[in-house]
Amino acid sequence: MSAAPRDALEFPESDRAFLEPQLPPRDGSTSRPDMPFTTLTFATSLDSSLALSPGTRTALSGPQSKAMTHYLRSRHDGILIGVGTALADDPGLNCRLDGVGGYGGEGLDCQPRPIVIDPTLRWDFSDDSKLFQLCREGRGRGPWIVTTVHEPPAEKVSLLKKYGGQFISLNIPTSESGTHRIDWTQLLATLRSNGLRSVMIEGGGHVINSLLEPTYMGLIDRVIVTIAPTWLGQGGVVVSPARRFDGEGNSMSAARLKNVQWYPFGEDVVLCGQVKI
Ligand SMILES: NC(=O)C1=CN([C@@H]2O[C@H](COP(=O)(O)OP(=O)(O)OC[C@H]3O[C@@H](n4cnc5c(N)ncnc54)[C@H](OP(=O)(O)O)[C@@H]3O)[C@@H](O)[C@H]2O)C=CC1
Ligand SMILES: Nc1nc(O)c(N)c(N[C@@H]2O[C@H](COP(=O)(O)O)[C@@H](O)[C@H]2O)n1
Repeated sequence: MSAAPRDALEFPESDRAFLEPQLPPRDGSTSRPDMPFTTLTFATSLDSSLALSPGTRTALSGPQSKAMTHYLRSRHDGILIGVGTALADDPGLNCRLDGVGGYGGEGLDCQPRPIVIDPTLRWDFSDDSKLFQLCREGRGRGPWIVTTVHEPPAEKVSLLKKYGGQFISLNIPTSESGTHRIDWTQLLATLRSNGLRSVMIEGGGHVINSLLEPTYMGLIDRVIVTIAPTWLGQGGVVVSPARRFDGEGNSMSAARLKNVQWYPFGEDVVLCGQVKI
């Protein structure tokens, strides 16, 4: 057991009960055996922004909801982001709750596997990247990087390997605009076949908007959103999936939640629900 660092987060037992029905079952079971339990979770402003502008990191969660997010991290096998988030945030993507591995607990107990979607290997990670610093300190796992590149550079392969990570190569089609569109069904099935029973998808904007498209929204088991009492203003990274139309061509809402529950956490509120199909 390692000593818990002074910055370890606390998420009180009294706050855990409400979340339990929203979380992956502790026995690892899923409604679809070939798919992981999939949670979409992020923090947003009142004007649906994840960050002040593309390429910047913006703290939205207050201390209590941040601790909740880390509790979610402790309850999922994997935590997934897009390359835009990796570039903007240099994230840690570990769990910093008191009592988990590296924070007073054994080994890497309850540390999720970071997964980065990086179709063309834009993320120029190095030993100095936050994720790898945490690996060296025994406080996080090496990432899996999902890419279209079938032969990634040898030095990146060995760097990842050194930290227990890997590249996962998938065929990801390129759209007319030059960006890539992962097939979420294929990706999630691949993560399941690599042993992950649960995955939380944190963002950023492109990833969330894509996952909320009609083709993919049925893959989401739960949505857990922290809403912070602030407007970030125009120009932010916005969660706003493409508009949908009914059979007569009338516009309708892009997606809606059912079985909704709200919980206040300090100045924030946390919204939990299931996507209404
Ligand atoms: N408040 C919060 O909770 C969170 C905030 N953020 C913030 O979000 C911002 C980053 O968001 P954003 O710039 O939108 O980048 P993303 O993290 O959403 O990454 C987008 C990139 O992922 C790749 N990709 C592959 N397949 C898909 C697909 N099907 N759908 C979407 N992307 C795909 C593309 O790479 P390529 O272009 O190479 O093809 C795309 O450009 C940062 O500022 C970060 O701080 C992020 C997470 C949570
Ligand atoms: N829950 C939450 N609240 C915020 O205010 C945020 N900005 C984010 N961002 C997500 O968390 C990642 C950073 O994680 P580390 O603290 O570096 O481990 C970031 O990359 C986003 O995915 N989340």
